[in-house]
Amino acid sequence: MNIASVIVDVPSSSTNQTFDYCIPEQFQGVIQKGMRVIVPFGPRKIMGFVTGVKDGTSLSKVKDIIDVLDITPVLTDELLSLSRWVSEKTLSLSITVLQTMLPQVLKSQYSKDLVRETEAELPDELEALFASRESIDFDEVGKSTISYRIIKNHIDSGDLSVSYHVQSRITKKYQTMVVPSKSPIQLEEEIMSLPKNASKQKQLLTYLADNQSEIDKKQLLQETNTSVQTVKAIEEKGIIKTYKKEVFRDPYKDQYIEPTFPLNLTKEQAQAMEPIKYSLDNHINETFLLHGVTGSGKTEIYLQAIQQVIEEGKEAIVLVPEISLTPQMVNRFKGRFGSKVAVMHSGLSSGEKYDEWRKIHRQEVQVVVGARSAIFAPFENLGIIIIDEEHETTYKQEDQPRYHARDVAIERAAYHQCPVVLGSATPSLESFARASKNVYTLLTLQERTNHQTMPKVEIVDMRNELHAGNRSMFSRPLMEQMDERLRRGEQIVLLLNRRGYSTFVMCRDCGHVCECPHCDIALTYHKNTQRLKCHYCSYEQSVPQTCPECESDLIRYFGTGTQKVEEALAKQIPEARVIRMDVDTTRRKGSHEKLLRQFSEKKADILLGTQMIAKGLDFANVTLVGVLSADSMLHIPDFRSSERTFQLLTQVSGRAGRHELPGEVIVQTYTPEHYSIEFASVYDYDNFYRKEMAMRKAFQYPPYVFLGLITVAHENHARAIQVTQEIVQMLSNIVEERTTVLGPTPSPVPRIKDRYRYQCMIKYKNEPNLHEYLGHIQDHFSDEIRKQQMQLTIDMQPYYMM
Ligand SMILES: Nc1ncnc2c1ncn2[C@@H]1O[C@H](COP(=O)(O)OP(=O)(O)OP(=O)(O)O)[C@@H](O)[C@H]1O
Ligand SMILES: [Zn+2]
Ligand SMILES: [Zn+2]
Repeated sequence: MNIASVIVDVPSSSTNQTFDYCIPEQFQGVIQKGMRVIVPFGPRKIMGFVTGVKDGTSLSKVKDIIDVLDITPVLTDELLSLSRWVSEKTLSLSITVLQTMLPQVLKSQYSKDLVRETEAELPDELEALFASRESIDFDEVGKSTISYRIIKNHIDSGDLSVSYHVQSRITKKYQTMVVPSKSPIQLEEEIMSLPKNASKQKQLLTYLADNQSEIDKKQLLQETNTSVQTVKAIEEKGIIKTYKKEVFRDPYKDQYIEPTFPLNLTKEQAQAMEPIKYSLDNHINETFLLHGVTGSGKTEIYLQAIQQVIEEGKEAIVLVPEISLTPQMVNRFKGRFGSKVAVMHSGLSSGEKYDEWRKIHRQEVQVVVGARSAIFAPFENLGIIIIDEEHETTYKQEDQPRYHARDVAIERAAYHQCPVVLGSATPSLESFARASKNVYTLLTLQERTNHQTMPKVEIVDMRNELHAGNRSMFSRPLMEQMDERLRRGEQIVLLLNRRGYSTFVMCRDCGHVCECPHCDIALTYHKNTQRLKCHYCSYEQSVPQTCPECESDLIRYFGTGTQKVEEALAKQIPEARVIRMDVDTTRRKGSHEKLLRQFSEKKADILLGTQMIAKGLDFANVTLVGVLSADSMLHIPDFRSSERTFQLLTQVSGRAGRHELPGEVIVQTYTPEHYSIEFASVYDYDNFYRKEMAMRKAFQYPPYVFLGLITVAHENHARAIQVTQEIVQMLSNIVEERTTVLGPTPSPVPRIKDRYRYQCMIKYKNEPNLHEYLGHIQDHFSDEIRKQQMQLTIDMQPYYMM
């Protein structure tokens, strides 16, 4: 008797374990570890993952597996054990982790049907719904006015029953292929024997005789100018056969990508390459931190390391931040490795993502370039993992499971005994600290490959501008430089380090700000729709004509969004052609690429945007970068705000003067003396690192300590504080002496969706049992959580203190 251990698709703490199911006769030897199955669970049928198959005598209680969804396992043994590691580290449910590892379409959807069991008469409205059907979707019942009590009565009496279905969301795409079933000579004979008026058939057969191979039916019809009937007619004569062939959606198929070849490495690059190569040659599991200034040729090092991995028949994962997954970046990998590359990012449709995933699963590719979740690519023979821009916070998932791709990378590399390369011009403090302690191996590139000096950075003190009577958002030096570029036909990048819609509405008389009624946050003004919206709960309202507080009609819009800058540019430099890039203009699929293409084709003089333009772009004609407000990130109450400011300024400066033309950078600020602005302007990472480390030490923040953030969100305000207080108490009693437990403190946004939010923060150096303690806390409050009165989120090594 074979018993399967199954993790079921019921995300709750009470079902966070494996359940035993019998493998019925017909599935013996078919069902394996790592496959998805359908199992009965209470009254429902649900999807589950098989995590093990064992021999055993079944207790009579064990139910049978109903069906199996996969032909081959979708999760390898390695990924199954990795999932256990991730759920332990992030205190997440096993099912949530397993589903995170797979493309969206492999998650099942469930439907609930109401089934008619007897001939008994039902209330009129139900009779009308059923009409002549045996079963109806429960959704339809929900939309009607029929009360659940009536339905329940009929269920109890056995006239109706409820049944659950699992619907697979898999969408495979097929194309119809046409194959001649005869030789060319036989085809010629067939053509001769056709009646005179069958000219279409003749055309088609001639084409097939000339191109003796299978062909897509659609293409055949097009090229021979024939119709479906013609194909059908000759198929019936047995001259050709048609069959359906599965096709992979390839989002890049219509693009020609110029092939590239390995460059001769510069001396610095060669020096950095050597230890990586050594580690590859000897299958050493080692983590490298490649610290190279922007334009120093880090990508070429990645490419050549991957080349070696491919030649050894192994595989490579390359992670890049979502934002950098521009065609420019993707093309560099496709240009070198062609069809060996799969690409995974949020810009793909779910079908496309599934197809890219399957290329990896079927071992048709050896490289994946992707965003965070590509770290779970089902490769079985990994030779290297590369994380570009390793300091980027997008590598940390903000939702369950709250994993960091860097940690997962290091865990996978240990399993595969292969190196990890973390690359950045501005390494995270955590990584650089590890490199300083030789936990990681530090590799440094100090020069740009073209030996251009780094662009000169000028800091402009905006207070002086105000004093001199300049109230515009562009300083005098920036205006002068922009004019100059426009005259010379060169291009400009303007960074506004804020989202386009951060405008809020305030009364000038009493200072009243329009806030969301459900969250403690100002509503933001959307110019396109002329409405006020909440970012947290999507509440919407129109803009009030008069102040709701004092009835004044002096309503004003505050905040400088990209839209406002765009308007100011139009006013002050009307001749400049501007492309604006922010969340609003890049929402539609492909718009990001389109805007960048237009800019590279010099259809605009100025590229104005948010963070999304700071990274990875490489335009030869950009000689001026302007940062409109370097301080806006500094004032975010977050211990990483200086680090982020330094990183952003360095990154955006790196966009200028990457080719022959030298570049310049202008940074506008109200705090020119701040060390992150000062050190960024002279590209001094080492001194920034030293200064920032001293701050982190003084205030006890990472990398000196680890953090755990627990957030309680409760519908009852007093209870929110009480629960958090209890948690603080429970932890304080149990942790080591030098560990600090802080709280209860209101969250930065103290109320979201009518729930009050309080936090407890743990700062620790060594707490080997912390995950266990936190697990107990989750259990302790499981009642309230299950009743959905409260949410408890635990974020280990948090990036956003929300
Ligand atoms: N050995 C080399 N010889 C000549 N050119 C090179 C060499 N290595 C890289 N380059 C070129 O130098 C430019 C910068 O390199 P690359 O983009 O790889 O740098 P990077 O360090 O990844 O930069 P960033 O961090 O700004 O993205 C590219 O145009 C690249 O083709
Ligand atoms: Zn007012
Ligand atoms: Zn809200």
